[in-house]
Amino acid sequence: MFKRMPGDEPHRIVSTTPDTAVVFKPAVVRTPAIIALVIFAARFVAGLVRLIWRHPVALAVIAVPGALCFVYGWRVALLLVAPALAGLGAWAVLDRPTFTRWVGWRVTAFVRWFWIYRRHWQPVMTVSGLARHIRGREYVPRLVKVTSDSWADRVTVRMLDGQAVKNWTDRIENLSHGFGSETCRVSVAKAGRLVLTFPRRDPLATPIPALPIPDIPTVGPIEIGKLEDGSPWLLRLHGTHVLVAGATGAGKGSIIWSAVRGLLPAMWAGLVEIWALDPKLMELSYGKALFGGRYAADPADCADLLDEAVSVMHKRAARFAGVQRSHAPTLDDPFILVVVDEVAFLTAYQSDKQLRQRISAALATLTTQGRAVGVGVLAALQDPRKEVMNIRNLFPDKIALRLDESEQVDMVLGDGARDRGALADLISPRPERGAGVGYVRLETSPDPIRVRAAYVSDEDIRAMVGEVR
Ligand SMILES: Nc1ncnc2c1ncn2[C@@H]1O[C@H](COP(=O)(O)OP(=O)(O)OP(=O)(O)O)[C@@H](O)[C@H]1O
Repeated sequence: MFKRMPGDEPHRIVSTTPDTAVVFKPAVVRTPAIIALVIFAARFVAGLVRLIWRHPVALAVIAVPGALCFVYGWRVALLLVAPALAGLGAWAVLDRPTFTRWVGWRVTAFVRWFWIYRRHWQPVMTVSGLARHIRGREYVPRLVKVTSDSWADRVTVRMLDGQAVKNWTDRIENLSHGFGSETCRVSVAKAGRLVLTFPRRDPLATPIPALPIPDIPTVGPIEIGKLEDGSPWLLRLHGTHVLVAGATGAGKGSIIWSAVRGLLPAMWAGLVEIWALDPKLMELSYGKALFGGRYAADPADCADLLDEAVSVMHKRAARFAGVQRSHAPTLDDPFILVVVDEVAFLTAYQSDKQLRQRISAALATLTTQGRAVGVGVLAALQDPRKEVMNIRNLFPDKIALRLDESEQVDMVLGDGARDRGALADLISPRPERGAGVGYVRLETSPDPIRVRAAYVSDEDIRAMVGEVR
């Protein structure tokens, strides 16, 4: 029985059952064949022009030999193409970086555009719910272009009108599995356009050995390990504060020790001092000799050391007032990095309330006023909940290593970080695969970056201590 519909709707109903929605027959406008053919031809030409415009090098590499073969036969084509191939081969051998930049990655991008993204685009968009059916017509987001480099493919997408970035970030699993990648990162290129990053390989899959100690004293940025594209991960410590959160065994120690290692020449030159707070009596005690007496493990001693740092900070602020607005490390005013391992031992799990309040106040003072006068804090903790670490928002730069729960990711990196691809709760608990792997969110960028810290072993720490002695 048809439902009674208002106006002239009922005559367009083509099917209906009691338990499904009413389906309407779309209005059909009869178009003359010639117009349809002209539209198809225009679309084909536009598509061809777009293809040539987007992939000129890849098309030339593939189409020119094919055309020569077709026109002159394979012998002549081979004769003509051989010198060009020899030239390309020589280019690849003699100057690999420029060859890969101009030819290699363009051909890769074209092949992947054709074979992976173009081929699977419509099914993936439809199944993941990013395409829309409206009045019998299917609207699919447009695949604008694909670029490739040694690490990943970057797919530029034109969203459907009315779509939000969240529609895409909610479907990163559908997208990554749909296009055969382990992960997918979504970033905004401009209004209405997104860039989806699909890594093809993982340079962070194996542990990175301790990096060499720098030859030149530097206060940073310090090389800590690798970024997900295989390039060096440089972490700024001077002029900021860094919070590292990670479950037990996530590799927090490797970030702390890589930072200490990178600052070592500057420490020897007197431009940096590291003040170490080690309430667990584990991580930093190993390299106690490196900290020149500025080491505390007992909570009361930690509070004293923090108060001393606050006092240095105030004295500097008084001296700098009206004279300089930022700090440059000198022998008189070195950069002081206060390193706190498992800060929650001092701020949340400390039973002495007075001590706890003193420590929390000192840390809050340092993190709000210290960076302009050359006092920075590098703190590590396991549990990022607000009850445990109520000053976590005072740290401009944050690193999330492996975390136990997905909600903790946004607690550390800020709202929306997990949606943007910071899957810190999915990092492998196997140390060789996941220790030291994490996501960084810098003050200057909303997009989290995947990183892995180099592993500074006990041997390496012993060697560093030996060098100091
Ligand atoms: N960057 C790394 N690369 C490879 N393996 C690592 C790395 N960092 C740590 N590991 C391995 O993981 C183990 C645990 O690391 P670590 O003790 O530093 O973690 P943690 O986060 O400090 O843990 P906890 O909070 O329990 O002290 C180490 O014994 C080491 O074998």
